Amino acid sequence: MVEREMGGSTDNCNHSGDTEPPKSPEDESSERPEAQCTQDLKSVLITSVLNLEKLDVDLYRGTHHWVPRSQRLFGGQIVGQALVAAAASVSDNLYAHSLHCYFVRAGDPKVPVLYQVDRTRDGRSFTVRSVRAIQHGQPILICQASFHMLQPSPLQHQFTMPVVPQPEDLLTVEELIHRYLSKPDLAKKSRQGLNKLLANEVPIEIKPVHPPHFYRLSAVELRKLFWVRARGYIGEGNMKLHCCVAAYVSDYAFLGTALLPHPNYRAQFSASLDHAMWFHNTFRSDEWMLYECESPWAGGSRGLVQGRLWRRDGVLAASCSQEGVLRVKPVTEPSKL
Ligand SMILES: CCC(=O)SCCNC(=O)CCNC(=O)[C@H](O)C(C)(C)COP(=O)(O)OP(=O)(O)OC[C@H]1O[C@@H](n2cnc3c(N)ncnc32)[C@H](O)[C@@H]1OP(=O)(O)O
Repeated sequence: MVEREMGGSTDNCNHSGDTEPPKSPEDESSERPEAQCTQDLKSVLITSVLNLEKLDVDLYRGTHHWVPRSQRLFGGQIVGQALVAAAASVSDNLYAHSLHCYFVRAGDPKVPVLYQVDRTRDGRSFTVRSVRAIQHGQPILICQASFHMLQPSPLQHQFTMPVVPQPEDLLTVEELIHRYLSKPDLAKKSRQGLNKLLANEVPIEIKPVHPPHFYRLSAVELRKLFWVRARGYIGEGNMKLHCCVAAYVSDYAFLGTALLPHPNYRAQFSASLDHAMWFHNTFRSDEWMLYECESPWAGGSRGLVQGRLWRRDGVLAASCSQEGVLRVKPVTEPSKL
């Protein structure tokens, strides 16, 4: 299994120019003390979703865990699995610094996905892999991932993390849903929708910073901010794997950001068309990270979204961009939530 092949590397995905990786939060804080972590269930993301089966040289098979209501495969799962397959063929001193993907066909949840890796180039500093995710003999995703060795640089800067409440002071999506469900005047349709959401087995935990806005239940918030982490324990040590988990996480609820400026419309059909990601610094995907998402543009039945994943100590861990198709229709009834 790839997880084992990828094991053994240390948490140094630092591309900020330092050969000394910056301290990640787990080095200093005890957000999830080790004693507690060992009691936690291992994240299903590493035991199952991202634990690909090796079929042959550079050929892997991935299975599904959570499938969205659209009954097409979750884009983050396909990207995360493609990155696992790509990373398995690069040496331990190289770390993913970027990936660029196109979702060319809807993924079929009834069959597994094959990942075929092409070793595009091995350079002195950078190594590039191309991955085709295949179902029914046809590509559903094409992905290029680039890996870089740690290199020093005097150039270092980053934006500043938004000031937001800490995750300990916020409610999880599940807690918020229970709170909404306790409203006696909740519309039947909304109640059904929320119960379906509760039944989801999404392997990530989310704490919205602006809860009423998270599902567009009230006034317009143009920027989406939420704390996110993998459910269960992953542990430090394998930065390649944390990048794959972050790729999974980064697609969750991302495209919906483009609907925030348009509360009078809801998506009739939406699907991500492409997804790009850049990894900047070490992080742990099983510890809270702030996902800051915004949409600079929408038009022509498409929307562009951009996101930044922040470590809770304010270090920028990764940046993401995505364009998606958004076919909308006007909202006819006001929400009773
Ligand atoms: C959470 C976000 C995610 O994870 S989404 C999952 C990851 N992304 C994906 O699965 C997207 C994969 N890619 C695709 O499915 C295709 O490339 C998409 C985006 C649909 C583009 O396809 P397109 O070139 O339109 O394909 P198609 O001709 O097969 O049509 C697909 C369905 O869309 C419809 N469609 C097409 N054009 C229009 C239009 N102008 N107006 C209204 N509807 C249109 C087609 O009729 C077709 O519908 P149906 O499937 O037959 O019901």
